[in-house]
Amino acid sequence: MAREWDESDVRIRPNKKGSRPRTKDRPAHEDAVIGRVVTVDRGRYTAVVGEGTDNERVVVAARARELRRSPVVPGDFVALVGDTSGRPDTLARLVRIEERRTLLRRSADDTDPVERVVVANADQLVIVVAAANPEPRTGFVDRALVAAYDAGIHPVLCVTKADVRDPEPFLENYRHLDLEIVVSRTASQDASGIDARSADGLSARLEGSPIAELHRLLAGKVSVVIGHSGVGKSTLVNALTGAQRATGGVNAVTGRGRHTSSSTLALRVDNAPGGTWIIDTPGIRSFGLALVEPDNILEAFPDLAPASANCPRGCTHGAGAPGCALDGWVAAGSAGPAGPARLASLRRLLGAEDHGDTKELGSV
Ligand SMILES: Nc1nc2c(ncn2[C@@H]2O[C@H](COP(=O)(O)OP(=O)(O)OP(=O)(O)O)[C@@H](O)[C@H]2O)c(=O)[nH]1
Ligand SMILES: [Zn+2]
Repeated sequence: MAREWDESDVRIRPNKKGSRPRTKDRPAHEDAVIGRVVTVDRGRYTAVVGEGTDNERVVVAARARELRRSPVVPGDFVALVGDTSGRPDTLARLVRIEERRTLLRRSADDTDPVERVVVANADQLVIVVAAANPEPRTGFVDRALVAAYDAGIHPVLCVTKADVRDPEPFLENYRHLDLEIVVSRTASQDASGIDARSADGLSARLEGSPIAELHRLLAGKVSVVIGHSGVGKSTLVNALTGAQRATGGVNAVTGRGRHTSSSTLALRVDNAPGGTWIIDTPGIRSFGLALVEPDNILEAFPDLAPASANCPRGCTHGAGAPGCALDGWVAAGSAGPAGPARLASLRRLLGAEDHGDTKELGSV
């Protein structure tokens, strides 16, 4: 049964043990070609083969019997055999999943400990919030930052709709961190801009320079975009990929039209070097952190983490934790003006995963 994803479903985890499926007698498949999976739809895997070569093509494949239980997701590199010509109405066989560098997963539901893989091999996580409408939330950003750092995925913060409200008061929480921040807005009437279509079918004209900055940050990387509904995610993604989609080829094949609006889809960034992909995750809005070590949550707050060296052994860093050095650190101004808000956010995240039993935290 399909189920809507919700905020607590997703987390990014590094691939610590490797996720190559265990197949006892995996055939050699020496004739296999490698493809990058761009989308998955009803048991059909769409992959780009020969990327960047004269023989680049889109191959649709079905999983081989021995892989029936192994999830294959956008971003995966897979070995394909059989008819890999990519001609219309051909179907290749997907016989192997290459080892993954990073993994984005979600649990099937809140009580099910089984995690499902959502995106593989992402380099970067673009966290999108709107300056207003909907209201930006530090909790969402901090959660996503924790998940990204924990997985070894580079985070970028993108604030949209700066034409509606000045995002700087919100950004005070992040300006002091070593974090790339892109501020996007609609172009004023006379300024040059980039036309893009939003999810509601309306077109918006975005200012060119933030899109250029995003182009620079995305170049050569695979980036996952995440954000709440209505923040302007599809407007941004379309501004970055629009021309490619319109001109046919790979992106026409993988265009949203063929898929349900909730399917995760890898799109090639327009006018970008080879290997530049953006993965849109319409159904995923935030991350559960249940499996992130508390120490790793703290490390995602580099403005606070150093203080924990002076905490008692096993300090939970929770509000009222005896002798917790974070309070003094913030009171002394060591975490800057945003210190109190940052500490409150850290404590919310630590507490959110604290289901009754106390989490022990060593010092950093
Ligand atoms: N004022 C203003 N409006 C924007 C901006 N970016 C997008 N919008 C508008 O905000 C609305 C939502 O944008 P979408 O791109 O559809 O948002 P989304 O995040 O993809 O939404 P879902 O598809 O529901 O997840 C649309 O009406 C856009 O035209 C912006 O920078 N400024
Ligand atoms: Zn402490």
